[in-house]
Amino acid sequence: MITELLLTDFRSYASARLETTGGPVVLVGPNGAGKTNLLEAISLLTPGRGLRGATAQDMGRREPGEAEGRAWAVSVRLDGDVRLGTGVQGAGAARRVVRIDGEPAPPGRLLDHLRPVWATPEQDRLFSDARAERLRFFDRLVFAADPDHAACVATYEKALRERLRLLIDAEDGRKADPVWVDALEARLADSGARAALSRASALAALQAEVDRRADRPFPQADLGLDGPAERMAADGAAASAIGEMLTAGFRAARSRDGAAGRSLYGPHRTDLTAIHRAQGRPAAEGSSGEQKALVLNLILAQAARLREQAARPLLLLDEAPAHLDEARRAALFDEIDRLGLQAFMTGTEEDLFSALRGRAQFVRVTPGALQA
Ligand SMILES: Nc1ncnc2c1ncn2[C@@H]1O[C@H](COP(=O)(O)OP(=O)(O)OP(=O)(O)O)[C@@H](O)[C@H]1O
Repeated sequence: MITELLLTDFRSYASARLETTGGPVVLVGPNGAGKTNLLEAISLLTPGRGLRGATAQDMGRREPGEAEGRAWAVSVRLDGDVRLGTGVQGAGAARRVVRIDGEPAPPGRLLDHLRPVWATPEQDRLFSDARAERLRFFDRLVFAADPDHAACVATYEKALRERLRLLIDAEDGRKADPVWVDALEARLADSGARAALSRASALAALQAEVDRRADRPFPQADLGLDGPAERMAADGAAASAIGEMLTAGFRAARSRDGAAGRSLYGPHRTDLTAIHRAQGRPAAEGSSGEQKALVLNLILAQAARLREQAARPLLLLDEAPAHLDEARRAALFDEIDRLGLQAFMTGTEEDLFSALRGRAQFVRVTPGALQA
């Protein structure tokens, strides 16, 4: 639980400080005031690029006319007095560093203290978006509960890029070393099989949470992973069997991948599917409000799952109530209460949060400043 947040030269904030009490925090302010910037700052207290997927260079505050962002820092105090911090050390620096209690630490260690989960307006079209976006969204859910998953996906993606380079070279008449291609495909099969197993077990756990929530006014989804490796994993296959299947698949795809200049086979092509249960239709056909409610239900299921693992979830909801009808809005707030979650929520109108009066801390956000 965050008890204090400090921002220095982060996006639109020269310097800002917010003390929180542990319950929900409602950030209200006009467009462009800096509400999302604040959520983004908190989302950097976990490995990765945060809720905007931005680079560290973009995050440093720039005055009009300045070409380069300044050195910036975000830090929070948690209950128990632990301090987590992140930022870059020089103007325009690309690599953000992490500190825990003032000492440099690998980013993965942040997960020992906090697991932020977020919902953003961009996810309103998650199910009609590009497949890769959806898989990235799902992989983040997997990763929050199973931190090894990120390293596994990173190993896979690196080997995939190297293999493709060799195959394109071979297509251009330069001889690719077949032993090296074999070695990369062995690495792809191994990391791909492990990733598929993690995804399949995360999907089963999320589906169980979603099913347990039948009494809420959120639409329920029947989730699936559309990819041969994940299907084998869901059917109980061992990593070695999935790896063998992938090895054969990569080998068979070599010349096609080289000719296309793209990796057309493998678990990076897996899709997250969702059927709107009550309607019996793919979620992609739903309105953006319905997709939003469906995604929020997944996020809440995820928070509940993390909570069960004592993994300290924290909810970041950017403009979540804006597209929800009143019943769903009330259900969202009740759920946050019920799970005892610290949630940071943004909106342009205070009225959207009126049901939270007395239960939440309201903060007015004006450009560059916060006021309790
Ligand atoms: N690196 C930066 N330096 C200075 N200002 C920045 C930087 N990056 C973004 N901003 C400013 O932050 C503001 C946007 O803030 P933010 O996206 O948090 O707004 P918001 O309150 O969420 O608005 P909305 O309600 O429209 O979503 C813009 O005015 C933008 O110019």
